[in-house]
Amino acid sequence: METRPSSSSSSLSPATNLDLDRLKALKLLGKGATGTVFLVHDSVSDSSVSSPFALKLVDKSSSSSSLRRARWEIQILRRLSDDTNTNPFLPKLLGSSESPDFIAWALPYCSGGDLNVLRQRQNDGVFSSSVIKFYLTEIVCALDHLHTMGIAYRDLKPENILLQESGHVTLTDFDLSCSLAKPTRPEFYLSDPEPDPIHKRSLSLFRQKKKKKTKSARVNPITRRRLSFSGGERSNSFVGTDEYISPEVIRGDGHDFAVDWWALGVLTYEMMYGETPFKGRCKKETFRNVLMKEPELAGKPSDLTDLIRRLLVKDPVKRLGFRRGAAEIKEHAFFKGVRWDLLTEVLRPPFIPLRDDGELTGKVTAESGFGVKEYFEKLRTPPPLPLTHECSENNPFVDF
Ligand SMILES: Nc1ncnc2c1ncn2[C@@H]1O[C@H](COP(=O)(O)OP(=O)(O)OP(=O)(O)O)[C@@H](O)[C@H]1O
Repeated sequence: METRPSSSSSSLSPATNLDLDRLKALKLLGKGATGTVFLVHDSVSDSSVSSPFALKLVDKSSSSSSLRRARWEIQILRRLSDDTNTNPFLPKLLGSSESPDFIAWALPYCSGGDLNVLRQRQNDGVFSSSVIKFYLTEIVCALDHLHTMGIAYRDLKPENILLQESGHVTLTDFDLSCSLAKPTRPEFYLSDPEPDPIHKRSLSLFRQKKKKKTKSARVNPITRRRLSFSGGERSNSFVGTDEYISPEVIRGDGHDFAVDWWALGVLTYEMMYGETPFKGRCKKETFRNVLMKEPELAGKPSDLTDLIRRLLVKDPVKRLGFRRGAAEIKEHAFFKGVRWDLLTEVLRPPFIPLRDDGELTGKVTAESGFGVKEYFEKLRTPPPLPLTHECSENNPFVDF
């Protein structure tokens, strides 16, 4: 069986300026905090009928921070699509556009859904050690690649790990990532920059009752201050998803690439035990657990539990991966025997998505689907007002 990650057969390229009027949506793939994602095909070009792609759209009536994040994500994807920067476990930008109403960009379609859904479908909601090893190797490679480019991902969680048609992973959602200068000496990390006063208040901020209700923390990243997308070797932004957020981000100490290794520890724990290690009854308790509680590693100690323990070290300086990056993680006993240079050729993915969407796309004709612009127009149109006679409470004539 073919197990290499599939590259999109679409004729689009990162430089393609998408024409939204030509694109027809076959289905809604998902809605996030920032954007709406559709499976689309180009109704004019024949080639994309057989190879539809994912289109992410951000409505320009969204908040200015959403728009800033969308433009940032496109920038990152553009960098990842440069011939010298591609990686089999990271997406390639297929095209983008900005109109007065929308920011839109196209990505290869991942038909296998996300790792969270896949885990929940397993017996007891957990993966076996060999399945965990498979996914971790690919995720470590993707993070290694991003870090080498000076990008801290900062939003690792199962919902952001998509499965390609081949069963290999693709990391998605780069709007919370940031550029950090690669340190020339590890000692650089030992001296904290002058803490921003806003961050001194980060803990007290989350203690305050929030006026606005947020949606599920699992899907809604926290961004407490204006995002700084590029900077020095550390960032002070308060970003991430509650259960995956690292102690240094909560403390507002400034953070670096090690936040991704912390999140890798949380992810590995969740894949092994079916729940995250620090989840509390509320945000406050979760953050307290992240800062104070040691993860409970039930069962017989193993290389896998040892890996989790070393990744979930509260002090980033002592965390696995801090000093020498991904190399330290690759050397851990859990990965003994892994041929890191041959991942896409040697390892057979444990789950290959069923081709149910193939059926869908197989039936696609140039006319199939609905216009993405129309979708948003319908959302904006208010529902018709009820007729007076239907409103029995206030209608004095209703009994006549
Ligand atoms: N390339 C893709 N192929 C298939 N489905 C996708 C693809 N990209 C995104 N999706 C689906 O769309 C959903 C929303 O996408 P995404 O997470 O990128 O949006 P977002 O607005 O940035 O979300 P978040 O709230 O995490 O910031 C994802 O959970 C996933 O189910």
